[in-house]
Amino acid sequence: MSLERDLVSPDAEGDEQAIESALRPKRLAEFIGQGRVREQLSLVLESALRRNRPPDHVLMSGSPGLGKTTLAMIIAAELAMPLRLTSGPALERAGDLAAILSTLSEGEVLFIDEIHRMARPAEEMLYLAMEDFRVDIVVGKGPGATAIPLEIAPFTLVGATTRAGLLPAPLRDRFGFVAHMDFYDVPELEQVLRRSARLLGLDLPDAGAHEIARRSRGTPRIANRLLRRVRDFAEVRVDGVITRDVASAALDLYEVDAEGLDRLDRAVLNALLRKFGGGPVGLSTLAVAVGEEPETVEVVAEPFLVRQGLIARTPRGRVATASAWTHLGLAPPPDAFGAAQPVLFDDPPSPA
Ligand SMILES: Nc1ncnc2c1ncn2[C@@H]1O[C@H](COP(=O)(O)OP(=O)(O)OP(=O)(O)O)[C@@H](O)[C@H]1O
Repeated sequence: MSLERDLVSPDAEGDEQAIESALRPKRLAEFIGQGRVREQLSLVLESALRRNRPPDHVLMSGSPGLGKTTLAMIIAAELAMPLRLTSGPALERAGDLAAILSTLSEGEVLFIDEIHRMARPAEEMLYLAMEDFRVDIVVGKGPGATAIPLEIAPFTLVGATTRAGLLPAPLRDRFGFVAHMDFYDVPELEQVLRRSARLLGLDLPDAGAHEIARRSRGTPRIANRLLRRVRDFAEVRVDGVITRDVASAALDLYEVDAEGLDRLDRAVLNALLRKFGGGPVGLSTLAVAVGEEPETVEVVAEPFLVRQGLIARTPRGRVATASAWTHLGLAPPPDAFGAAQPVLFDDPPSPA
């Protein structure tokens, strides 16, 4: 029985979340792409297993959907240790973190997603926990307050962030291994899709996989999501086989263009070109123009648009490149590229 039919039981019907998590690779050997990260991580884990000690703390940075949560689960599985999951926004007070740390068992893997969004007091508690496996519980208030040290079991912290630049240096420096997750190339996404199609019992010839892969914004989560939408189309409109033409027609219907740009990407490009003459324009102004939060534009749309060479981040704001004008079929104004050449930042400040 295919995984999907397994999952589409009465209580799981239509549960896309359940399908997404069932599609996660479970072991490092099954994890596709990110060759360098995989090799480095396997050394870190292997050496820890040989020494019979928890490995160094691991920080993973990269755009949403590149596999950070999946890798955290794999780390725990490879170490044969339990995994505790939480996220930065859930750790509002130091006590929230203390409650978790004090109940960890030896060697347990603690995954903190969106670690850059953790509140300051929790962050400070984490420094000590990461370094000395100890937390200071403060009892009382004002001048009478006392810190009671509490030993905690040695554990491995796995932090994930979409915005490594926002992590304070003292926190970043306490991670022994930092993995930078990059966008996936088309052949890697084809492998992700073929694997998912096999698990879901779908008929996906190579040309169909290629068409979906090249429109997946370099992101496995998007590849899997598009696969499900193309499957709907293939099952309802044709015979279920996901040929290149079927994939192409389905993705056109869902407004994913030939380069993989979706509605938000195109809205950002359209605003930048049509409203601001190609920029430079500040992030917040651009976000208001597309009706989104600046963080959504910065974290979700921008990295891919920059990677595709459609926009550049400069000290004066966002600027469209010549390819952006071509992509939207527009002619740039005569002075569009007269401004100083963009200076690219790896992790620029967010100009208001
Ligand atoms: N290397 C990979 N090989 C196969 N599938 C993958 C891979 N990486 C991610 N996936 C798939 O993509 C989906 C999203 O991955 P995951 O949730 O780990 O991303 P993430 O980086 O943690 O995203 P976010 O930051 O948004 O939480 C998962 O369902 C998983 O099936």
